[in-house]
Amino acid sequence: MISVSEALERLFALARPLGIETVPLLQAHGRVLAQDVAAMRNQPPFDGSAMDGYAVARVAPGLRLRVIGESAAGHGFYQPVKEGEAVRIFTGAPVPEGAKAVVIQEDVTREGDWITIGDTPEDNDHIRPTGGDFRIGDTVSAGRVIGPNDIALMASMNIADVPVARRPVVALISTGDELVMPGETPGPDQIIASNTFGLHALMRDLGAEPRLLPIARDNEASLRTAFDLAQGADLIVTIGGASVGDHDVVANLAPQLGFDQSFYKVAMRPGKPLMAGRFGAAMMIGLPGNPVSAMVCGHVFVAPVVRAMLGLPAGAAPRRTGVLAQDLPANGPREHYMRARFEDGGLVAFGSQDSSLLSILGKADALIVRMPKDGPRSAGARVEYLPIR
Ligand SMILES: Nc1nc2c(c(=O)[nH]1)N[C@H]1C(S)=C(S)[C@@H](COP(=O)(O)OP(=O)(O)OC[C@H]3O[C@@H](n4cnc5c(N)ncnc54)[C@H](O)[C@@H]3O)O[C@H]1N2
Ligand code: MOO
Repeated sequence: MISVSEALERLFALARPLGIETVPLLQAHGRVLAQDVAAMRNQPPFDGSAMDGYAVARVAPGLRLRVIGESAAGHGFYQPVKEGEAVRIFTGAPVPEGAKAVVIQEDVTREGDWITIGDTPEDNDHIRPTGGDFRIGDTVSAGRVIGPNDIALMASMNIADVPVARRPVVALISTGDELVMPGETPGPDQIIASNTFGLHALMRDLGAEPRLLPIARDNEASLRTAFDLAQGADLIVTIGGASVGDHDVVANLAPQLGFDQSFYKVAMRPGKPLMAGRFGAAMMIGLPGNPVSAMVCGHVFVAPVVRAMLGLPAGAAPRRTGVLAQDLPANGPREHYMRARFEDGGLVAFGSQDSSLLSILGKADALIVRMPKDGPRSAGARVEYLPIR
Protein backbone atom coordinates (compact mmCIF):
# COMPACT_ATOMS: atom_id res chain seq x y z
CA MET A 1 0.00 0.00 0.00
CA ILE A 2 1.30 3.46 -0.84
CA SER A 3 0.68 6.70 1.06
CA VAL A 4 -1.84 9.34 0.02
CA SER A 5 0.92 11.75 -1.01
CA GLU A 6 2.67 9.10 -3.11
CA ALA A 7 -0.65 8.19 -4.73
CA LEU A 8 -1.16 11.86 -5.62
CA GLU A 9 2.30 12.08 -7.16
CA ARG A 10 1.64 8.99 -9.26
CA LEU A 11 -1.73 10.40 -10.32
CA PHE A 12 -0.17 13.67 -11.47
CA ALA A 13 2.40 11.66 -13.45
CA LEU A 14 -0.46 9.84 -15.20
CA ALA A 15 -2.40 13.02 -16.08
CA ARG A 16 -1.90 14.58 -19.50
CA PRO A 17 -2.48 18.28 -20.12
CA LEU A 18 -5.36 19.10 -22.45
CA GLY A 19 -5.40 21.33 -25.49
CA ILE A 20 -6.48 24.94 -25.67
CA GLU A 21 -9.71 26.25 -27.16
CA THR A 22 -10.92 29.79 -27.72
CA VAL A 23 -14.29 30.84 -26.35
CA PRO A 24 -16.24 34.11 -26.50
CA LEU A 25 -15.69 36.24 -23.41
CA LEU A 26 -19.23 35.57 -22.16
CA GLN A 27 -18.48 31.86 -21.99
CA ALA A 28 -15.11 32.21 -20.25
CA HIS A 29 -16.46 32.41 -16.69
CA GLY A 30 -15.28 29.43 -14.61
CA ARG A 31 -12.83 28.27 -17.29
CA VAL A 32 -9.05 28.16 -16.79
CA LEU A 33 -7.10 30.80 -18.70
CA ALA A 34 -4.64 28.77 -20.81
CA GLN A 35 -2.40 31.55 -22.16
CA ASP A 36 -1.51 35.04 -20.97
CA VAL A 37 -3.76 37.60 -22.63
CA ALA A 38 -2.60 41.17 -23.28
CA ALA A 39 -4.48 44.46 -23.23
CA MET A 40 -5.24 45.76 -26.72
CA ARG A 41 -5.47 49.36 -25.47
CA ASN A 42 -4.62 51.78 -22.70
CA GLN A 43 -7.22 52.36 -20.02
CA PRO A 44 -8.21 55.08 -19.75
CA PRO A 45 -7.23 55.82 -23.36
CA PHE A 46 -6.95 59.56 -22.51
CA ASP A 47 -6.48 61.68 -19.42
CA GLY A 48 -10.04 61.56 -18.08
CA SER A 49 -12.04 63.37 -15.46
CA ALA A 50 -12.89 61.51 -12.24
CA MET A 51 -15.62 64.04 -11.28
CA ASP A 52 -18.32 66.34 -12.59
CA GLY A 53 -17.01 69.92 -12.54
CA TYR A 54 -14.73 72.26 -14.48
CA ALA A 55 -11.39 71.58 -16.15
CA VAL A 56 -8.99 74.46 -15.46
CA ALA A 57 -5.39 75.43 -16.16
CA ARG A 58 -4.81 76.58 -12.56
CA VAL A 59 -6.64 76.21 -9.25
CA ALA A 60 -6.88 79.10 -6.80
CA PRO A 61 -9.75 80.13 -4.52
CA GLY A 62 -11.49 83.26 -5.84
CA LEU A 63 -10.29 82.75 -9.42
CA ARG A 64 -12.92 83.86 -11.97
CA LEU A 65 -12.93 81.95 -15.27
CA ARG A 66 -14.91 81.95 -18.52
CA VAL A 67 -16.54 78.68 -19.56
CA ILE A 68 -15.54 78.04 -23.19
CA GLY A 69 -17.07 74.64 -23.86
CA GLU A 70 -18.15 71.25 -22.56
CA SER A 71 -16.51 67.80 -22.44
CA ALA A 72 -18.82 64.87 -21.73
CA ALA A 73 -18.21 61.11 -21.72
CA GLY A 74 -18.21 60.06 -25.35
CA HIS A 75 -18.13 63.73 -26.52
CA GLY A 76 -14.76 65.34 -25.88
CA PHE A 77 -13.84 69.00 -26.27
CA TYR A 78 -10.79 69.31 -28.46
CA GLN A 79 -9.56 72.87 -27.94
CA PRO A 80 -6.93 73.81 -25.38
CA VAL A 81 -8.01 75.48 -22.15
CA LYS A 82 -5.91 78.50 -21.23
CA GLU A 83 -5.39 80.74 -18.19
CA GLY A 84 -8.67 82.52 -17.43
CA GLU A 85 -10.73 79.77 -19.03
CA ALA A 86 -12.62 76.68 -17.87
CA VAL A 87 -14.31 73.76 -19.63
CA ARG A 88 -17.46 72.25 -18.19
CA ILE A 89 -16.59 68.55 -17.75
CA PHE A 90 -18.27 65.33 -16.61
CA THR A 91 -17.02 62.08 -15.11
CA GLY A 92 -15.38 59.87 -17.73
CA ALA A 93 -14.86 62.71 -20.25
CA PRO A 94 -11.46 63.50 -21.82
CA VAL A 95 -9.66 66.35 -20.06
CA PRO A 96 -8.88 69.09 -22.60
CA GLU A 97 -5.30 69.98 -23.46
CA GLY A 98 -3.85 72.54 -21.05
CA ALA A 99 -6.08 71.55 -18.12
CA LYS A 100 -4.15 70.78 -14.94
CA ALA A 101 -7.09 69.90 -12.69
CA VAL A 102 -10.82 69.42 -12.44
CA VAL A 103 -12.58 71.47 -9.74
CA ILE A 104 -15.73 69.70 -8.59
CA GLN A 105 -18.92 71.63 -9.25
CA GLU A 106 -19.75 71.77 -5.52
CA ASP A 107 -16.69 74.03 -5.08
CA VAL A 108 -17.68 76.44 -7.85
CA THR A 109 -20.25 79.22 -8.23
CA ARG A 110 -21.57 79.68 -11.73
CA GLU A 111 -23.23 82.73 -13.26
CA GLY A 112 -23.97 82.47 -16.98
CA ASP A 113 -20.69 81.62 -18.77
CA TRP A 114 -18.57 82.53 -15.75
CA ILE A 115 -17.46 80.52 -12.72
CA THR A 116 -15.71 81.49 -9.52
CA ILE A 117 -13.63 78.89 -7.71
CA GLY A 118 -14.43 78.67 -3.99
CA ASP A 119 -12.48 76.93 -1.23
CA THR A 120 -11.23 73.70 -2.76
CA PRO A 121 -8.53 71.22 -1.74
CA GLU A 122 -5.54 71.42 -4.09
CA ASP A 123 -4.12 67.98 -3.38
CA ASN A 124 -6.41 66.15 -5.79
CA ASP A 125 -6.54 67.05 -9.47
CA HIS A 126 -9.39 64.59 -10.14
CA ILE A 127 -7.65 63.52 -13.36
CA ARG A 128 -7.20 59.85 -14.18
CA PRO A 129 -4.06 59.64 -16.32
CA THR A 130 -3.85 57.77 -19.64
CA GLY A 131 -3.08 54.10 -18.95
CA GLY A 132 -3.50 54.58 -15.21
CA ASP A 133 -5.49 51.34 -14.99
CA PHE A 134 -3.53 49.31 -17.56
CA ARG A 135 -1.45 49.91 -20.68
CA ILE A 136 -1.30 48.16 -24.05
CA GLY A 137 0.49 44.83 -23.54
CA ASP A 138 -0.27 44.52 -19.81
CA THR A 139 -1.29 40.92 -19.21
CA VAL A 140 -3.69 38.72 -17.31
CA SER A 141 -1.67 35.63 -16.41
CA ALA A 142 -2.56 32.09 -17.51
CA GLY A 143 -3.27 29.36 -14.96
CA ARG A 144 -6.17 31.00 -13.13
CA VAL A 145 -9.84 30.15 -12.92
CA ILE A 146 -11.57 33.04 -14.65
CA GLY A 147 -13.95 34.85 -12.28
CA PRO A 148 -16.33 37.77 -12.75
CA ASN A 149 -13.62 40.34 -11.98
CA ASP A 150 -11.31 38.83 -14.63
CA ILE A 151 -14.17 38.97 -17.15
CA ALA A 152 -14.66 42.67 -16.45
CA LEU A 153 -10.93 43.33 -16.81
CA MET A 154 -10.63 41.39 -20.07
CA ALA A 155 -13.69 43.13 -21.50
CA SER A 156 -12.07 46.46 -20.67
CA MET A 157 -8.87 45.29 -22.39
CA ASN A 158 -10.97 44.60 -25.53
CA ILE A 159 -10.33 40.86 -25.38
CA ALA A 160 -13.42 39.38 -27.02
CA ASP A 161 -12.14 35.80 -27.38
CA VAL A 162 -10.35 34.00 -24.58
CA PRO A 163 -7.94 31.03 -24.80
CA VAL A 164 -9.01 28.50 -22.19
CA ALA A 165 -8.04 24.93 -21.29
CA ARG A 166 -10.31 22.39 -22.89
CA ARG A 167 -12.63 20.84 -20.33
CA PRO A 168 -11.53 17.30 -19.46
CA VAL A 169 -14.18 14.78 -20.46
CA VAL A 170 -14.68 12.48 -17.47
CA ALA A 171 -16.55 9.21 -18.08
CA LEU A 172 -18.25 7.97 -14.91
CA ILE A 173 -18.99 4.25 -14.72
CA SER A 174 -20.86 2.65 -11.82
CA THR A 175 -20.37 -1.10 -11.59
CA GLY A 176 -22.57 -3.66 -9.87
CA ASP A 177 -25.54 -5.97 -10.42
CA GLU A 178 -27.18 -4.44 -7.35
CA LEU A 179 -27.49 -0.93 -8.82
CA VAL A 180 -30.37 0.86 -10.53
CA MET A 181 -30.66 4.49 -11.55
CA PRO A 182 -32.48 7.06 -9.41
CA GLY A 183 -36.17 7.02 -10.40
CA GLU A 184 -36.14 3.31 -11.29
CA THR A 185 -37.79 0.62 -9.17
CA PRO A 186 -35.12 -1.48 -7.45
CA GLY A 187 -35.56 -5.22 -6.89
CA PRO A 188 -35.47 -6.60 -3.32
CA ASP A 189 -31.68 -6.94 -3.34
CA GLN A 190 -30.94 -3.74 -5.22
CA ILE A 191 -30.01 -0.16 -4.26
CA ILE A 192 -29.84 3.12 -6.10
CA ALA A 193 -26.58 4.21 -7.74
CA SER A 194 -25.55 7.36 -5.91
CA ASN A 195 -21.80 7.73 -6.38
CA THR A 196 -21.80 8.61 -10.05
CA PHE A 197 -24.33 11.35 -9.34
CA GLY A 198 -22.30 12.93 -6.55
CA LEU A 199 -19.14 12.71 -8.63
CA HIS A 200 -20.94 14.17 -11.64
CA ALA A 201 -21.76 17.25 -9.55
CA LEU A 202 -18.19 17.45 -8.23
CA MET A 203 -16.82 17.27 -11.79
CA ARG A 204 -19.18 20.01 -12.94
CA ASP A 205 -18.07 22.23 -10.05
CA LEU A 206 -14.44 21.72 -11.11
CA GLY A 207 -15.06 22.75 -14.72
CA ALA A 208 -14.84 19.23 -16.18
CA GLU A 209 -17.34 17.73 -18.63
CA PRO A 210 -18.71 14.63 -16.91
CA ARG A 211 -20.42 11.86 -18.90
CA LEU A 212 -22.61 9.48 -16.97
CA LEU A 213 -22.38 6.07 -18.65
CA PRO A 214 -24.85 3.21 -18.21
CA ILE A 215 -24.23 1.01 -15.16
CA ALA A 216 -21.79 -1.82 -15.91
CA ARG A 217 -22.94 -5.18 -14.60
CA ASP A 218 -20.65 -7.60 -12.82
CA ASN A 219 -19.50 -9.45 -15.93
CA GLU A 220 -16.80 -9.01 -18.53
CA ALA A 221 -19.08 -8.25 -21.49
CA SER A 222 -20.87 -5.47 -19.66
CA LEU A 223 -17.65 -3.91 -18.37
CA ARG A 224 -16.17 -4.11 -21.87
CA THR A 225 -19.21 -2.29 -23.27
CA ALA A 226 -18.81 0.43 -20.64
CA PHE A 227 -15.14 0.93 -21.53
CA ASP A 228 -16.08 1.05 -25.23
CA LEU A 229 -18.63 3.76 -24.45
CA ALA A 230 -15.97 5.66 -22.51
CA GLN A 231 -13.83 6.09 -25.62
CA GLY A 232 -12.90 9.70 -26.22
CA ALA A 233 -12.83 10.51 -22.51
CA ASP A 234 -9.71 12.08 -21.02
CA LEU A 235 -10.37 10.43 -17.67
CA ILE A 236 -12.34 7.26 -16.94
CA VAL A 237 -13.59 6.92 -13.37
CA THR A 238 -15.02 3.55 -12.38
CA ILE A 239 -16.86 3.12 -9.11
CA GLY A 240 -17.08 -0.14 -7.19
CA GLY A 241 -15.72 -3.58 -7.92
CA ALA A 242 -12.32 -2.42 -6.72
CA SER A 243 -11.84 -4.77 -3.80
CA VAL A 244 -10.88 -8.40 -3.47
CA GLY A 245 -14.26 -10.19 -3.77
CA ASP A 246 -15.16 -12.68 -6.51
CA HIS A 247 -17.55 -10.17 -8.10
CA ASP A 248 -15.22 -7.18 -7.97
CA VAL A 249 -15.04 -6.86 -11.74
CA VAL A 250 -12.84 -3.80 -12.07
CA ALA A 251 -10.02 -5.25 -9.97
CA ASN A 252 -10.41 -8.68 -11.58
CA LEU A 253 -11.08 -7.85 -15.23
CA ALA A 254 -9.95 -4.31 -16.12
CA PRO A 255 -6.31 -5.34 -16.78
CA GLN A 256 -7.52 -7.89 -19.37
CA LEU A 257 -9.55 -5.18 -21.07
CA GLY A 258 -6.66 -2.74 -21.46
CA PHE A 259 -6.11 -1.13 -18.05
CA ASP A 260 -2.40 -0.50 -17.47
CA GLN A 261 -2.21 -0.22 -13.69
CA SER A 262 0.17 2.19 -11.96
CA PHE A 263 -0.88 1.47 -8.38
CA TYR A 264 -3.54 -0.34 -6.35
CA LYS A 265 -4.42 0.32 -2.70
CA VAL A 266 -3.66 3.41 -0.68
CA ALA A 267 -3.11 3.61 3.08
CA MET A 268 -6.16 5.75 3.72
CA ARG A 269 -9.55 5.49 5.35
CA PRO A 270 -11.96 5.44 3.66
CA GLY A 271 -10.73 4.63 0.16
CA LYS A 272 -8.17 1.85 0.55
CA PRO A 273 -8.90 -0.12 -2.65
CA LEU A 274 -8.18 2.80 -4.98
CA MET A 275 -6.42 2.05 -8.26
CA ALA A 276 -5.14 4.15 -11.13
CA GLY A 277 -3.33 3.85 -14.43
CA ARG A 278 -3.80 4.47 -18.13
CA PHE A 279 -6.47 2.97 -20.32
CA GLY A 280 -5.55 3.54 -23.96
CA ALA A 281 -5.54 7.28 -24.57
CA ALA A 282 -7.26 7.99 -21.25
CA MET A 283 -6.22 8.09 -17.64
CA MET A 284 -8.23 5.81 -15.40
CA ILE A 285 -9.03 5.96 -11.70
CA GLY A 286 -10.90 3.06 -10.08
CA LEU A 287 -12.72 4.23 -6.96
CA PRO A 288 -14.03 1.99 -4.19
CA GLY A 289 -17.77 1.44 -4.22
CA ASN A 290 -18.68 2.40 -0.69
CA PRO A 291 -20.46 5.70 -1.22
CA VAL A 292 -18.48 7.78 1.27
CA SER A 293 -15.23 6.23 0.06
CA ALA A 294 -16.05 7.18 -3.52
CA MET A 295 -16.90 10.78 -2.61
CA VAL A 296 -13.90 11.21 -0.30
CA CYS A 297 -11.61 9.85 -3.04
CA GLY A 298 -13.35 12.27 -5.39
CA HIS A 299 -12.32 15.19 -3.17
CA VAL A 300 -8.85 13.87 -2.29
CA PHE A 301 -7.73 12.44 -5.66
CA VAL A 302 -10.05 13.07 -8.61
CA ALA A 303 -10.46 16.80 -7.98
CA PRO A 304 -6.67 17.52 -7.87
CA VAL A 305 -6.21 15.43 -11.04
CA VAL A 306 -8.88 17.39 -12.89
CA ARG A 307 -7.32 20.68 -11.74
CA ALA A 308 -3.90 19.53 -12.98
CA MET A 309 -5.41 18.51 -16.34
CA LEU A 310 -6.86 22.00 -16.60
CA GLY A 311 -3.38 23.48 -16.16
CA LEU A 312 -3.79 24.56 -12.54
CA PRO A 313 -0.90 23.80 -10.15
CA ALA A 314 -0.59 20.07 -9.35
CA GLY A 315 -1.15 19.82 -5.62
CA ALA A 316 -3.25 18.19 -2.93
CA ALA A 317 -6.75 19.54 -2.24
CA PRO A 318 -6.24 22.73 -0.21
CA ARG A 319 -6.44 22.16 3.55
CA ARG A 320 -7.27 24.53 6.36
CA THR A 321 -6.50 24.48 10.05
CA GLY A 322 -9.26 24.25 12.65
CA VAL A 323 -9.65 23.67 16.37
CA LEU A 324 -11.03 20.43 17.79
CA ALA A 325 -14.09 20.82 20.00
CA GLN A 326 -13.67 17.30 21.41
CA ASP A 327 -10.95 14.76 22.20
CA LEU A 328 -10.02 12.31 19.43
CA PRO A 329 -8.44 8.89 20.02
CA ALA A 330 -5.16 7.84 18.37
CA ASN A 331 -5.35 7.08 14.67
CA GLY A 332 -4.58 3.69 13.11
CA PRO A 333 -2.08 2.92 10.34
CA ARG A 334 -4.09 4.59 7.51
CA GLU A 335 -4.47 8.34 6.84
CA HIS A 336 -7.99 8.99 8.07
CA TYR A 337 -10.43 11.50 6.56
CA MET A 338 -12.97 11.89 9.37
CA ARG A 339 -16.38 13.32 8.60
CA ALA A 340 -16.88 16.28 10.94
CA ARG A 341 -19.14 19.26 11.51
CA PHE A 342 -18.50 22.70 12.94
CA GLU A 343 -20.11 23.43 16.29
CA ASP A 344 -19.54 26.93 17.71
CA GLY A 345 -16.48 27.25 15.48
CA GLY A 346 -14.90 23.97 16.68
CA LEU A 347 -14.69 20.67 14.79
CA VAL A 348 -16.70 17.68 16.01
CA ALA A 349 -16.17 14.30 14.34
CA PHE A 350 -19.29 12.21 13.81
CA GLY A 351 -19.63 9.16 16.05
CA SER A 352 -19.87 6.69 13.18
CA GLN A 353 -17.27 6.89 10.46
CA ASP A 354 -18.61 3.92 8.48
CA SER A 355 -17.90 4.44 4.78
CA SER A 356 -21.46 3.60 3.73
CA LEU A 357 -23.16 6.51 5.53
CA LEU A 358 -24.12 9.20 3.01
CA SER A 359 -26.51 10.75 5.55
CA ILE A 360 -23.50 11.65 7.69
CA LEU A 361 -21.44 12.85 4.73
CA GLY A 362 -24.41 15.06 3.86
CA LYS A 363 -24.24 16.71 7.29
CA ALA A 364 -20.46 17.06 7.27
CA ASP A 365 -18.72 20.39 6.73
CA ALA A 366 -15.21 19.03 6.78
CA LEU A 367 -12.93 16.01 6.58
CA ILE A 368 -10.48 16.11 9.49
CA VAL A 369 -7.17 14.71 8.21
CA ARG A 370 -5.41 12.36 10.65
CA MET A 371 -1.95 11.18 9.61
CA PRO A 372 -1.15 7.47 10.04
CA LYS A 373 -0.47 6.60 13.70
CA ASP A 374 -1.23 10.16 14.82
CA GLY A 375 -1.48 10.08 18.64
CA PRO A 376 -4.59 11.06 20.63
CA ARG A 377 -5.64 14.71 20.28
CA SER A 378 -7.32 16.79 22.95
CA ALA A 379 -10.08 19.33 22.57
CA GLY A 380 -8.50 22.68 21.63
CA ALA A 381 -5.78 21.07 19.48
CA ARG A 382 -5.31 22.43 15.99
CA VAL A 383 -5.92 19.95 13.17
CA GLU A 384 -5.93 20.07 9.40
CA TYR A 385 -9.17 19.57 7.52
CA LEU A 386 -10.55 19.64 3.99
CA PRO A 387 -13.61 21.83 3.61
CA ILE A 388 -16.24 19.84 1.71
CA ARG A 389 -19.21 22.20 1.55
N1 LIG B 1 -12.15 -8.99 2.39
C1 LIG B 1 -12.14 -7.67 2.18
N2 LIG B 1 -13.28 -7.05 1.89
C2 LIG B 1 -13.29 -5.73 1.68
C3 LIG B 1 -12.09 -5.01 1.76
C4 LIG B 1 -10.89 -5.68 2.05
O1 LIG B 1 -9.80 -5.09 2.14
N3 LIG B 1 -10.97 -7.02 2.22
N4 LIG B 1 -12.14 -3.65 1.60
C5 LIG B 1 -13.36 -3.02 1.98
C6 LIG B 1 -13.33 -1.63 1.63
S1 LIG B 1 -12.32 -0.66 2.58
C7 LIG B 1 -14.11 -1.10 0.67
S2 LIG B 1 -14.09 0.59 0.40
C8 LIG B 1 -14.98 -1.88 -0.15
C9 LIG B 1 -14.82 -1.45 -1.60
O2 LIG B 1 -15.27 -2.43 -2.40
P1 LIG B 1 -15.54 -2.28 -3.93
O3 LIG B 1 -14.85 -1.15 -4.54
O4 LIG B 1 -15.29 -3.60 -4.52
O5 LIG B 1 -17.06 -1.90 -3.94
P2 LIG B 1 -18.33 -2.81 -4.10
O6 LIG B 1 -18.10 -4.10 -3.40
O7 LIG B 1 -18.68 -2.84 -5.52
O8 LIG B 1 -19.34 -1.95 -3.32
C10 LIG B 1 -19.21 -1.63 -1.97
C11 LIG B 1 -20.53 -1.07 -1.48
O9 LIG B 1 -20.83 0.11 -2.17
C12 LIG B 1 -22.07 0.01 -2.88
N5 LIG B 1 -21.92 0.68 -4.18
C13 LIG B 1 -21.09 0.35 -5.18
N6 LIG B 1 -21.22 1.19 -6.21
C14 LIG B 1 -22.14 2.08 -5.86
C15 LIG B 1 -22.71 3.21 -6.49
N7 LIG B 1 -22.36 3.59 -7.72
N8 LIG B 1 -23.64 3.93 -5.82
C16 LIG B 1 -24.03 3.55 -4.56
N9 LIG B 1 -23.51 2.49 -3.91
C17 LIG B 1 -22.60 1.76 -4.54
C18 LIG B 1 -22.26 -1.47 -3.06
O10 LIG B 1 -23.59 -1.82 -3.24
C19 LIG B 1 -21.69 -2.01 -1.76
O11 LIG B 1 -22.63 -1.90 -0.73
O12 LIG B 1 -14.71 -3.25 0.00
C20 LIG B 1 -14.60 -3.69 1.36
N10 LIG B 1 -14.46 -5.09 1.37
O1 MOO C 1 -11.50 2.06 2.57
MO1 MOO C 1 -13.12 1.51 2.49
O2 MOO C 1 -13.02 2.82 1.42
O3 MOO C 1 -12.86 2.27 4.14
O4 MOO C 1 -14.67 1.62 3.19
